[in-house]
Amino acid sequence: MAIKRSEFPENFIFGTATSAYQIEGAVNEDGREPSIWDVFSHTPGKIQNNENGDVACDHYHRYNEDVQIMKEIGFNGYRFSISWPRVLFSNQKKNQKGLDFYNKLVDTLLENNITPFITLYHWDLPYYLYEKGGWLNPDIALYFQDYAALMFEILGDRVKHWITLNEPWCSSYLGYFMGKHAPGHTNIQETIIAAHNLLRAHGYAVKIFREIVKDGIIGITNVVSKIEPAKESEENFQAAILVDEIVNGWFHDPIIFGKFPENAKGLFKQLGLEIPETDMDIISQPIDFFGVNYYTRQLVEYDPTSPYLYKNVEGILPKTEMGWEIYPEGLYDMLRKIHRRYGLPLYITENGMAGPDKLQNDIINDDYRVKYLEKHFEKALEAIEDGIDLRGYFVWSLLDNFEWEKGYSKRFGIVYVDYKTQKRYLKKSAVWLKEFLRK
Ligand SMILES: OC[C@H]1NNC[C@@H](O)[C@@H]1O
Repeated sequence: MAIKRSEFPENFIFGTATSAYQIEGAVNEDGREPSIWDVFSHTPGKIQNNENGDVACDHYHRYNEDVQIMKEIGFNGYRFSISWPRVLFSNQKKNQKGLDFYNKLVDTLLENNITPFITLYHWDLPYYLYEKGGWLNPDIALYFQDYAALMFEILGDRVKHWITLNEPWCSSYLGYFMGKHAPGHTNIQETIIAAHNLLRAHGYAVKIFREIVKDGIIGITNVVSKIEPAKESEENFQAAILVDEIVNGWFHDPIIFGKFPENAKGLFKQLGLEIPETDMDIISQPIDFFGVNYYTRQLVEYDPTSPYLYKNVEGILPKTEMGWEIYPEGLYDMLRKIHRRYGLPLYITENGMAGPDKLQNDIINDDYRVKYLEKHFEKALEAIEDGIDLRGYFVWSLLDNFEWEKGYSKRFGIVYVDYKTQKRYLKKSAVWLKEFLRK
């Protein structure tokens, strides 16, 4: 029996999500200053096909058309991020033209009965702050607080749902340890410091939010993978617990319990790493929800030859174009785990897949994405029926867009973008969603 929208709570938010650098383009327009992703994407060899976000989906100019597409599909929520270097100059003066873009976007969403959910930071750190140390400089929390306060003051009268950071694990591990993301460092000690300053910035923003937007809610979005032992053994179970603490617990526990998870902390200390723990009181200020970005599981095995005592193992399930196993069961498991451990309301702030989408005679037959969404919707509904306080689900993503180090090679959109013409085409999955959201 196909799942129906009417099986979800009446006030459940079904939305879609994007981020500024991945869709806006107009990187040199109206005074926008460079971010670390502008510099990183223009560094030869960093991005597949040496692509960048200079034009992307040209959303800066086409936002009205894109909102109309959301309206046509029937979404009642839209999660997007603010481009920090578009709204604040390096001299700390506000960029009114940049702010006006977001004012117009918010007003257009509200006119179309679409609730805006704003992410303050989705990785595009102003480059001048990187030159001051970026996420390695403790002062970054104060810069972030000033930026957050500006956005709360400008948009807080109309926007009541806020997310401080998107996926601090990615900002720290992909940006400072694996070198795959901006700023492209490869230092585990820096990674730990950056993670701590990201959490501090989160806390400083929450603190000022309570003073400015008294009738709004604020949370943080983490990417969560279901960590499982590749083969059942005591050692592999222990490895899974450790990895779950490193990738998931490290960015949830401090916010709720005011401390880092013990096993992971013990491992890092054994490796001689400094674990900064200042401002845990600010980091652990109460928040209103966790955003959960879910894509797949991560299979691990104990590996005594690794300094981190584990290795990743390739799974056997069908995979998306990103090489990620399709594993909807993991969504249910992680919603239940996070809800039970931390007791907060949850939003699925991202879920979706990159597919081998081909435009043929103006049609994109992405049946695989329809099936993917249906299976994950079913798990979300199962979680709600089991008493988990899940309040919304945002499809990643509205449009095909700049998939970071993969450039434009991976299409996550339910709407196909022909980057040569910037024409938008509803994929079969968007048509399916349109019908689903009406039942
Ligand atoms: O990889 C797909 C998505 N994952 N979460 C963060 C987004 O910016 C990515 O495009």
